[in-house]
Amino acid sequence: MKNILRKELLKNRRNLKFEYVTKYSKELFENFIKTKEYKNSKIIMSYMSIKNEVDTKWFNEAIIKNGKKLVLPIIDNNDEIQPILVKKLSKMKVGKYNILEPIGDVIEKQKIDLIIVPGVGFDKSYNRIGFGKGYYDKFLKNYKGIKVGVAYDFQIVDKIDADEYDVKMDMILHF
Ligand SMILES: Nc1nc2c(c(=O)[nH]1)N(C=O)[C@@H](CNc1ccc(C(=O)N[C@@H](CCC(=O)O)C(=O)O)cc1)CN2
Ligand SMILES: Nc1ncnc2c1ncn2[C@@H]1O[C@H](COP(=O)(O)OP(=O)(O)OP(=O)(O)O)[C@@H](O)[C@H]1O
Repeated sequence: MKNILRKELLKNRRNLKFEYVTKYSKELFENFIKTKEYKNSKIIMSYMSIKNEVDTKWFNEAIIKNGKKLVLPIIDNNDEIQPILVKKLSKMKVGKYNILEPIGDVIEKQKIDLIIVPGVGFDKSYNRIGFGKGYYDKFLKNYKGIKVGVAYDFQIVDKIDADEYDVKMDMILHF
């Protein structure tokens, strides 16, 4: 069931227009930076968007302009996410799945105040489906900070059949 839903949601997302993605994403994050969750966070982990995901370009720059620390994921040699404290957003290299990765040092996960989590779909009980590789489920296991999913409205579905590893979000941003 999860696989069928994932395919359907990915197909819908592939069809979004670039202009829509950019505009929607900026509005979503403009709203988010007004929240207490954002304002109270000093160290924020985001992601580098691919394939019509909610676009984080504007948001990642905003984090730095607001004097906060930006953390981005890399996929390490053990095929696991490592959080990297970004030194310079303009200096990135191409990593696995063609995702841009920062240069910098690993930061301890629990020091991150809030994590923006990409997803293919979310449900009303804060469950999430991703690309199906389990990277974020492993990474978010035991994480004590705030987990924020970001989505287009069509990515919010009634119910995802959660399995034992799935980690629930604390907040989902969409409109
Ligand atoms: N922007 C972003 N960064 C991220 C994630 C993510 O979901 N989004 N991840 C979250 O886990 C990790 C990378 N996981 C990924 C897993 C699979 C594919 C991927 O492209 N999979 C299929 C194609 C799927 C499709 O579009 O049809 C492939 O292998 O070709 C990409 C990233 C870490 N970084
Ligand atoms: N903490 C974990 N330890 C071991 N295996 C795990 C863990 N979390 C997930 N997995 C495995 O990873 C695979 C993918 O999981 P799932 O379908 O939940 O991924 P996803 O959340 O859609 O993808 P992603 O997190 O990569 O965006 C499953 O086979 C699952 O058993």
